Amino acid sequence: MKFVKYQATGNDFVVVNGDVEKLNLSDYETIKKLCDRRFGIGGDGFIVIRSHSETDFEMLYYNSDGRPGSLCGNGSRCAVAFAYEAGFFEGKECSFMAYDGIHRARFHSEIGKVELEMADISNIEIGTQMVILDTGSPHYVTLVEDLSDLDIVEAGKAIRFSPRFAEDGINVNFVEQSGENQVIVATYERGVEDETYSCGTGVTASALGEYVLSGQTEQGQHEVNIQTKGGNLAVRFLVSDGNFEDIWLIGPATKVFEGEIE
Ligand SMILES: N[C@@H](CCC[C@H](N)C(=O)O)C(=O)O
Repeated sequence: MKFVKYQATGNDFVVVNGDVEKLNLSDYETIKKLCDRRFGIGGDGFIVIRSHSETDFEMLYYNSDGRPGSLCGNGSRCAVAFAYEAGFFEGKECSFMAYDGIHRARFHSEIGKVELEMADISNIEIGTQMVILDTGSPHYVTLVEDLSDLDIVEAGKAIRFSPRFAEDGINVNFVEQSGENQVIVATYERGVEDETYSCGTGVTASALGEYVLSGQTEQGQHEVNIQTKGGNLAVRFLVSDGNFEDIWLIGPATKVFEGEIE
């Protein structure tokens, strides 16, 4: 099987062309092993790109535990870069089918940057110092004073495995405000069951969550710059009648190496 390893702000994936390779996608043990950093190629997830009748391609996403995941934002940006290289589309713009429906994206191949359109969000659960929302994957977002004071894995696990979320799981984001329209985000990911260097659906949820939790009400266009362990991302969104629309996740996606395994 031929594969390409990609990373997007340190969130890394094994990507395979499903039109070319023969794959047993219900063999979760093999997918888990491919993602294993000692016994396999290593990655936070496994991605299959294949043809689709309505869009330029389809992306299937598996977490590193080998099981099908929901939308992966960083994985989607890697998928766009891979699909361009593999000839699934030409030019800058593409559309693709993912877990939560059709997405549009723009690939700036000269600088390796991908802009990914996310689904509109109108439903946010607001609790004490935290929000829960679905940006294609379910996310819990909470503000913290100082990220360096926090054990992300311990604190993330405590929420992810709490009685409410234990069965289906949830991704947990800790957000520190670092300036005007600037935040630092650390994410504990379900399905990886660890902190990852960055999570695309997580930083999107964090940008919207920070808007809500900091009591902002200003309508119109917003842009938040986000620092993660693996690098910087931006999230642009429009606030209209309390809904979040025209949401874009923007950042780099880079090929690391390619190879072939038995
Ligand atoms: N790393 C991803 C998130 C992947 C989804 C998640 N772990 C799940 O299945 O809940 C991202 O960049 O969005």
